Amino acid sequence: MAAETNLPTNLEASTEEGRERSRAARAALADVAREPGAKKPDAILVADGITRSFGGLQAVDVEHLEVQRGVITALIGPNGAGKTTFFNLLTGFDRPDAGTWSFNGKTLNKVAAYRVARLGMVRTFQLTKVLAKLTVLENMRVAARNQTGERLWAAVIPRMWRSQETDNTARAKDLLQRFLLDGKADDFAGSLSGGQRKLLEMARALMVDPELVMLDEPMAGVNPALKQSLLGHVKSLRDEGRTVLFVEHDMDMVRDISDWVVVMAQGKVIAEGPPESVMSDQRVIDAYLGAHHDTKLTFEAEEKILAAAQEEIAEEAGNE
Ligand SMILES: Nc1ncnc2c1ncn2[C@@H]1O[C@H](COP(=O)(O)OP(=O)(O)OP(=O)(O)O)[C@@H](O)[C@H]1O
Repeated sequence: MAAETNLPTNLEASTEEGRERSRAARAALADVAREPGAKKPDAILVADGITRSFGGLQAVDVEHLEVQRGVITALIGPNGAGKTTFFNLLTGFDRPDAGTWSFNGKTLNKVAAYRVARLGMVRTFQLTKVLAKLTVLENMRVAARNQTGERLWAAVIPRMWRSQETDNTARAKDLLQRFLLDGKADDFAGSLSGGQRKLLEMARALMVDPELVMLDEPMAGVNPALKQSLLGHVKSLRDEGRTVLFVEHDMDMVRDISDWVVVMAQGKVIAEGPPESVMSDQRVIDAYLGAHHDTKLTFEAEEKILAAAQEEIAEEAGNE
């Protein structure tokens, strides 16, 4: 009997092919309409009519969203816009009140989080789920088990269990090397810096060789030196042919690495498009202005706000 999850140990094998596919996927975005709910030429994830309320608060109300395969998509929006809740719903960590969504054409309603991961859609968390009292290597092994679910046959047939463990360890070591954490393999994860935990979180997500990687604020709490390295890692996911969807407040990162940006405000998708067009969109600027936030605005947005304020002051001065 073959193992159900055959974890590859050579992640870099298809990089050239991945790069080529990703270039084609990005080029195909040129013809996509720059409007909420726009159809994508090759959508890996499609969501329809997803709603989620907490008491009287409508946290998510997404009419239609498609995520293009093989590109990096950023999901941005002011604090409380519903981004994390939407992530939770898509990945089976929460249940919507209504709506359907599919990954690679497979409907994911009522599919448990670990099965979603096994299907190839894995997410990280804003606050990392790294287990402080386990070593870095143990964290990697646990991630493989949690994400794929325990298999009954693996538990009762020791030979299979051992071969699975050997595969997992080999893959874990490869990934730790790639994320420059191999020197820390035997250290307790609790001793890592905030940035290193983010790297470990990303490495853990890759244990099941996902097609779609969803990152919730990968840059939060990361020092500037490590930011560059994290950016490189996210780009390399795309170069391997993976799809990346990430939530982020760091607009420099959004501008730097996104091929496409989706903007949420008050639970809804209010704008979509390439970074430069989205960030100068008046609806987006208004959404950020209307929200209570501690978010860094884009340079253009800041300029517009300043200009509007100066105009108002000049008008008031003229009326006096
Ligand atoms: N479990 C919950 N119970 C009650 N309200 C919740 C719950 N989870 C989220 N909310 C509310 O839903 C809204 C959307 O929250 P969410 O965390 O999804 O926003 P976000 O866009 O990810 O914000 P941020 O950028 O600050 O992380 C907020 O008003 C939040 O307070």
